[in-house]
Amino acid sequence: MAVYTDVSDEDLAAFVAQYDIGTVESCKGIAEGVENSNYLLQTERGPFILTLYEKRVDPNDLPFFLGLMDHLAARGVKCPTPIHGRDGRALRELCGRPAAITGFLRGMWPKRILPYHTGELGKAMAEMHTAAADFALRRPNNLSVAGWRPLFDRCAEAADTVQPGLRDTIARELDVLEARWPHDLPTGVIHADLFPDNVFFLGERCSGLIDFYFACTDAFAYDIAICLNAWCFEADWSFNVTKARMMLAAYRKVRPFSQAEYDALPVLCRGAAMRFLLTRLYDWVNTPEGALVKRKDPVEYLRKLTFHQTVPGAGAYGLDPVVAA
Ligand SMILES: Nc1ncnc2c1ncn2[C@@H]1O[C@H](COP(=O)(O)OP(=O)(O)O)[C@@H](O)[C@H]1O
Ligand SMILES: N[C@@H](CCOP(=O)(O)O)C(=O)O
Repeated sequence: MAVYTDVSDEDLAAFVAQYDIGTVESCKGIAEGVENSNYLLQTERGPFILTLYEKRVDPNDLPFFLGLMDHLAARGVKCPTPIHGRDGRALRELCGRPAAITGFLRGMWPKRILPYHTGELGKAMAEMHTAAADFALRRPNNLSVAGWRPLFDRCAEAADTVQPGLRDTIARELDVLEARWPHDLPTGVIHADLFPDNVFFLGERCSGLIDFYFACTDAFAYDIAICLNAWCFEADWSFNVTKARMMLAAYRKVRPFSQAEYDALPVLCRGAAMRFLLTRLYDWVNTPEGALVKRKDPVEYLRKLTFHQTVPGAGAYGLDPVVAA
């Protein structure tokens, strides 16, 4: 579950009184999610989401995340809109944690991925990349190539307890990624965690994106690589090129690819698999039994990485070559 901080009725009423959203009718903890405490807050004016930011979110990053949601919502991207209090602030403190209220986004995330989902995802992701082009703030991606080895160093000892040989496999792959990582691709704001549980649908249409708390400034194509990993593998670990093709074609209709992005896609997919392998491995070996944090399986991303290591080029992801203008 993801309710790490309990909020008393009195504290909640005093907090909500700072906004023009009416009085509280109910407030229920939301079980889904990993990082923060989320509540479904019902007031006289309708449903809202109350989030208390937990230890893993750096409070210094919150103006970037909330400012980004404000910026995107103002440009028509469907995402939660931060609610500003009467003093103009969206970010304040509740129960000793940074906290914010955002608008409630209608829809549900898809539990079974079908090709139309990835098509909608590709379009929504490209629209988000484009809409954020004039967002003034920057946030470096601390979970990109420079951050992986230090993260690995903090969990390498225990890697072989998850799977024999994992420590060597990761060490060798990091050598490759550090040598081949592209540093000059088109860059802007990326979501960086656009997994199915962060993309809502109403019927066959994407109704919006949530959970911008890993968003950062990085290569657009790296966001695509994260999505190819998160959306296009089947339960038997086979890669579904139809889903990938739908995603990439829809993305390209909104934001065309450069030749450099096309060429970099296989190494970016390897890097994206490494990023989630490492954060999951770190959580796996550092989360005590019985802790509230949900652990996700690192081996899933080892299998995905193994697939990407065999890929000869971007065509294997269903991406048609770039046609010179
Ligand atoms: N703006 C929103 N509108 C509707 N539901 C939301 C919204 N934000 C979060 N949720 C609900 O809370 C859950 C956890 O949110 P998420 O941001 O993914 O948490 P975490 O950052 O802790 O992983 C989501 O799966 C969804 O059910
Ligand atoms: N998507 C990450 C974990 C982050 O979880 P979220 O609930 O914040 O999206 C993973 O699958 O490892």
